[in-house]
Amino acid sequence: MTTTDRTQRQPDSAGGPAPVERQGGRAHVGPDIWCEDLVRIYSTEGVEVQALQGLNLVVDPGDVVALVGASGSGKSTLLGILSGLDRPTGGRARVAGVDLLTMNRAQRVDYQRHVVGFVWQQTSRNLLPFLTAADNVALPMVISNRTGRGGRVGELLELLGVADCADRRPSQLSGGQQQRVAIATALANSPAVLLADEPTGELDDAASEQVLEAMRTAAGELGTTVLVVTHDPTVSDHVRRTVQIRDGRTSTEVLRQKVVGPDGVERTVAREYTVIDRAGRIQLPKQHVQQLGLHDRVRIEKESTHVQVWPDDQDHHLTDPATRDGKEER
Ligand SMILES: Nc1ncnc2c1ncn2[C@@H]1O[C@H](COP(=O)(O)OP(=O)(O)OP(=O)(O)O)[C@@H](O)[C@H]1O
Repeated sequence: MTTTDRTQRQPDSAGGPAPVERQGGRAHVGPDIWCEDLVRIYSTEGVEVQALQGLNLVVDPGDVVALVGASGSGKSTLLGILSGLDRPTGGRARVAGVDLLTMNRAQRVDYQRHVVGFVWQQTSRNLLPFLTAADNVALPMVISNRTGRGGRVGELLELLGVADCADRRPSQLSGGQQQRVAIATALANSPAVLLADEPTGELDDAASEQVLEAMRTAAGELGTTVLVVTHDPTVSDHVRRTVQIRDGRTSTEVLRQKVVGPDGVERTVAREYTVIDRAGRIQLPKQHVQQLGLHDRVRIEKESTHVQVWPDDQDHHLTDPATRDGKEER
């Protein structure tokens, strides 16, 4: 992103993370994606659907995050808001320092041209069919009147592993090649954040693998933050963090870290976390709720390093907690 792009961003006036300078002359605001208590209610024919119900999400610059969740959980709704195509009903959201709730029309256009890049599931929706791959990648830069286009087109196609496709039209490319050219196009104006909605949804396993890997490589090389919505189970091999949405809220996260074992071998260790919001609310995993028969109310006990959640079970009340903890009812 150019310095000019960043100077058009709004100052941080609504609280939240403070602006800081990104190294290399790129202005930057704390996290690249910051959503707090985000709500989106759709009203159609008198029926209200609450697609996002107080969603919180923070993504740091350069992170590559997969967003997963059941159909109807709110993934596309969130991407629609983050891409500036839709407005939230409530809450706060900021992408690379831009307040998504207060943007006017001109700022929205600038935002979509320079701050975020977008890749859709349908390969045909990402590229203009009558332009070559190189011309598709160049187009956003032409619209933005950006100089040095030729060199950048070559660099991006090279980075995405499709340099040999430069002179071909989309119909002469495989689905995977089309998506990689689409990613190059989305990255053309150096957006801070790349958003992708099921970019591998129409691809076979091998092509999906190449697209996800190309996306990760490009993000790593360019320092782009990536949020990718996917049902693709292999995505976990390509991202450090997977965030699960359930009923319009972020519910669990899986973080992956590389650790070197005592035998000197490097392994990837994945650990699942449940998201806790500012009010201290957590969503218990569905299978725990079902298996333990948790409903209506539960009892919470604090230990020195953790809390325990107990079913509201009369027998349990009789045997616990006084005997177990040495606590007596007063
Ligand atoms: N334009 C709309 N008007 C009314 N309801 C909508 C609209 N768009 C989405 N919804 C509803 O909002 C909820 C969330 O939808 P959304 O498309 O965000 O889910 P999703 O997680 O992306 O699902 P999928 O994985 O099937 O794409 C669903 O109940 C959906 O029916």
